[in-house]
Amino acid sequence: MNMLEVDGLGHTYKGKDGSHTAIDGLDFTVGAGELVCVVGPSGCGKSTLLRTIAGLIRPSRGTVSLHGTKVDGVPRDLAVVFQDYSRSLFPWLSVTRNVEFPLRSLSRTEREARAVEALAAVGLAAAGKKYPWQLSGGMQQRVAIARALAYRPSLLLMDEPFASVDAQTRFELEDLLLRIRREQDTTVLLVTHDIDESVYLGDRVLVLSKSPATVVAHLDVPLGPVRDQIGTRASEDFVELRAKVAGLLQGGPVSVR
Ligand SMILES: Nc1ncnc2c1ncn2[C@@H]1O[C@H](COP(=O)(O)OP(=O)(O)OP(=O)(O)O)[C@@H](O)[C@H]1O
Repeated sequence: MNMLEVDGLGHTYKGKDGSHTAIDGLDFTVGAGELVCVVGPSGCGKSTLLRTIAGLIRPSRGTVSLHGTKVDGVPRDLAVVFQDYSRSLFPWLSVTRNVEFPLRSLSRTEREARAVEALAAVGLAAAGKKYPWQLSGGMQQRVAIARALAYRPSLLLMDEPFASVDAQTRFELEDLLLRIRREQDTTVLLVTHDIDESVYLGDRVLVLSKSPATVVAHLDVPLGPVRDQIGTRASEDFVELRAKVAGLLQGGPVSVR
């Protein structure tokens, strides 16, 4: 069964100055355990799409279903990692308490066990007692990822999660995400405006058009589950796909898998 089904999804913002259609007629699915990247031009409606899937916006048209159930409000088994880690972590809580925060309904023992496991998975086993402001940007984003993982969501939504860190940290976090999803079989929908990142991370890449966003292509990424920053990015398949995505983003010929 598909973990996520987006069917005829469209949203029009209505305001005093008129209306604006941000996304329109979006159709796609994400299978259990898949990592799908969504790439599109700036302002095309990527955040609107994620907010709609997260149940934060009620769409004007179409439906979103999470493992067969129509999304109507914020689904319980979904976690989101945003670009801006400094605003998503609570500065007055320790790293461990930040990771445990969404787990309040669980027993204390279970909360602690999950936080220890998730912090170890992101390489921060020793940082639990620190506060977010004592960590580098990359480490803070690791905490945000650990918090999402500890929640064990059916679907992990990531909105430009590595856009606010330096290039070296970005590569490390990309590889961290690939390792975690291999180990934990997490289903991920990741939005980025970075073409290389979408090909490096994705099992599939969905290319969106300019606003109002529609899906112009679904591309399979034949790079296998284990990738490396130097070899993979230099491979023929990678170079060919990134050129294809770049062409599609510039309004080139539509090439559907
Ligand atoms: N609350 C809102 N009310 C009215 N218009 C909005 C609202 N939120 C977004 N928009 C408009 O919808 C369009 C899509 O915005 P959205 O933020 O979804 O795009 P995006 O692809 O995520 O942008 P970026 O690449 O800059 O992050 C934009 O033209 C934006 O101005």
